[in-house]
Amino acid sequence: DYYSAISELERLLDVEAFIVEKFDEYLERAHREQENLKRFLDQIAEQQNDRGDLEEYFGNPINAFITIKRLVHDWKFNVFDPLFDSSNFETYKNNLSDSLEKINFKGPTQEDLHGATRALLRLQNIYQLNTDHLASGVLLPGEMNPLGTSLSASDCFELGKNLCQIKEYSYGSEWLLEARKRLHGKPLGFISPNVSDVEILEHLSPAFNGLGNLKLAHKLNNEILDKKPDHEDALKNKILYEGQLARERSFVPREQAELPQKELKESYKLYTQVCRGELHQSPREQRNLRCWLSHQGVLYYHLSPFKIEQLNIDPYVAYVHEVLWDSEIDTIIEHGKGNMERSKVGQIENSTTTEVRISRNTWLWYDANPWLSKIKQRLEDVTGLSTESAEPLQLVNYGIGGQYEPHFDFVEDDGKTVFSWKGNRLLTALFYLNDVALGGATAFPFLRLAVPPVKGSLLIWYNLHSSTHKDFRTKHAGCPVLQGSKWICNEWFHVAAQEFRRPCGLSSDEGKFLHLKDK
Ligand SMILES: O=C(O)CCC(=O)C(=O)O
Ligand SMILES: [Fe+2]
Repeated sequence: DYYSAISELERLLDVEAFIVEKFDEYLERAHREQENLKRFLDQIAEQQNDRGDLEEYFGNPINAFITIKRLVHDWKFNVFDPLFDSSNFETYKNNLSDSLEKINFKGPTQEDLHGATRALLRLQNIYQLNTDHLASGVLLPGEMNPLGTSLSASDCFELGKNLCQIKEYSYGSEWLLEARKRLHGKPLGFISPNVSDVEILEHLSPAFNGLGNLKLAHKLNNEILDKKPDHEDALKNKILYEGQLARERSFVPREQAELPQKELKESYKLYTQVCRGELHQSPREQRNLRCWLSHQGVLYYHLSPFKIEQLNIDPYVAYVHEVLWDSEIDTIIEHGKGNMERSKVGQIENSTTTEVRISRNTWLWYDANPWLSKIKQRLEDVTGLSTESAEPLQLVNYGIGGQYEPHFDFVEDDGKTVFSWKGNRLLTALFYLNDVALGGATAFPFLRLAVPPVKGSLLIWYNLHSSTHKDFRTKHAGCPVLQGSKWICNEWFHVAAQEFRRPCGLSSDEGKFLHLKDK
């Protein structure tokens, strides 16, 4: 009992004081949580207000990444996890899940975040972008924050961690170091710093081990142990690293990380150089190229001739400018937009989605879309070929980091299995439906040619020699889109029905430039 002695009452007051203290702590924490939540919500509202034109907004690689990251990661860690843990939030939680269920909301997934990570990696790789520049929103050296967005310590951490998960230790470690730099520097936004130095080190140390820099991995691992002496993984890694270091001192060779097969290919190396503009034709090579106005023998075009700009003579590659009206472009995109699917490679029955081709596409059949007849006629007029054996029009859209790695448009067996009587793909006619802010050129690695998209222009090239044998010099690619998005439309003309329009020569071209086939 408490009444019999003051000492017990004193204890009661102590307990009461303790409870007050605990409640104070609770309120303070709740207040902090609310403030954090408020700041989080304010910042989202601000970012939502900033978005303006959506094509333009998501044309910025950093906006695309942070939007996905915010939905996959930040909401969970900043709002749902901490708040839903406190039990009085149960009612809110149920209300919220009910509301989300009602509108059938499915947010982006971890897979989306990985996709966005790989897109940034590809851009960095092909355009050789500095990590610290990209983190500050600078795509071209010298430009001052043109994207107006920069990444927080937590964004960089998430990127670095994801990159290490796919064994991209080199870029992964750079992003983790960037996260560390941003953690120690001025905090950017509310999300930062919700990542700790130890968390970064937990990924950075194994990344350097993956890169073969065992000594640095060991040193960083020790930094974890300085901060958390009983960190389980760090203790395990310490034993592992010290064992490896001891072996290394006795000259046991380590396994070397191998470059992926494709990056060893000559055409891939040339492709990245052509996309970056490091490799191009010399003025001497270009001096025989011509521009001219052509009516192609069609009366109508005497009044409004085609504007032809030669880009390569043999094999023949040319731009035809101002072929599509803006209104036609709008109609094409309007009709296809709703039916776009992730592009595949390979022949119909065993085609798959791969990193080789990252875009979405759909087909527009001429029969089903009579409004296309004028465009079809124009394609015949400009190429001088028949569309009798042509494919439907293919509409393609590439997002940030979207690309199509070097490939041939013709198929191996001259089209016997997939194209039957039509024969192989003779000529590619590619319409550019918009200008691309940065990147997205059509690249011909063996011709040292990068063709930048020009809205309304048509790019044409022959994939086959005049004897209809495959021309291996026509390997080509779509460079990754660095800023903006890219819309194109493909038409493939086939061999059949062109007998009188593109006659063969007297000799066979079979096997010419065969050495380029697998290069
Ligand atoms: O996107 C490009 O510029 C090239 C597209 C291409 O080669 C194709 O779709 O076959
Ligand atoms: Fe192609």
